[in-house]
Amino acid sequence: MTGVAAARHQERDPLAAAGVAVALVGVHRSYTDGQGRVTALDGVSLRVPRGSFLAVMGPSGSGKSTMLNCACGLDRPTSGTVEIGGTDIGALKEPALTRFRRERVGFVFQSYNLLPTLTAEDNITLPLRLAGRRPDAAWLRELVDRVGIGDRLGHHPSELSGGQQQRVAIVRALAMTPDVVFADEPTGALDAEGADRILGLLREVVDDLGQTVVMVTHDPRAAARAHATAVMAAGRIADVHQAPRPAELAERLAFLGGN
Ligand SMILES: Nc1ncnc2c1ncn2[C@@H]1O[C@H](COP(=O)(O)OP(=O)(O)OP(=O)(O)O)[C@@H](O)[C@H]1O
Repeated sequence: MTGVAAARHQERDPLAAAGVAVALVGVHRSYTDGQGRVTALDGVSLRVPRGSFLAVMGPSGSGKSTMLNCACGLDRPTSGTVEIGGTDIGALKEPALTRFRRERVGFVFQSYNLLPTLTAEDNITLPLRLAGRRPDAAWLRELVDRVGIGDRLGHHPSELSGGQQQRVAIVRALAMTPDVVFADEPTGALDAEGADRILGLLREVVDDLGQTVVMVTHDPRAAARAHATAVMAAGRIADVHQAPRPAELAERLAFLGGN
């Protein structure tokens, strides 16, 4: 977007003007299963500023995955709105929503989800090629250098350690300069040292490169690496902790009924 186009866009959209990457307003999501209606989200409102790192914690069944799925457009709320980068994604029908997600949202999962037959480099550039976009060589070089996989780009996933595969997945998620990266338990499959490195990297891409990350985690130490942690309980945001200590989060989670 040119500077003029961006300014016009921001005039139209106060959230984009305020630098909000993701906004959920009054999001409800309920499911009907064999036993009746289950309320997974019961009125979630949340704003994630651009260039910030938000962790999401909460007891099992509190609605974290449902919230993440609604926030990224993989699931649709029963009511309420979700905006990403100023776009109301509820107004997008398929296949526009799929295209939007592919181009404006990055994902990092616990299982790295790399294609085994492609090299690290081809895995990284695949989403760009699918979107018909030419890779921004300078941005990719910055990312690759930052995460330290420059000498691994020609390798296949099976030739990389878990930590290296996760670093490739992070570069892939950021390659499109998305409005936001959603990370679901990104360190769940790593040892403590590997996890620490990945969390440090996520924090760096936010602090140094201005990216936005929303991460679901069960680990208070992981959450404490974010700028803020939203704690969910019974389908709502119970509270948001700014720069919390791990012990503070562990105590809060224990109070809410374990993790
Ligand atoms: N497709 C579905 N059909 C019926 N109920 C669902 C469905 N998805 C989620 N739920 C219910 O919604 C509630 C929230 O689930 P969700 O998976 O979002 O919680 P969570 O906090 O991510 O849990 P966990 O930490 O165990 O992964 C739970 O009661 C769950 O059983």
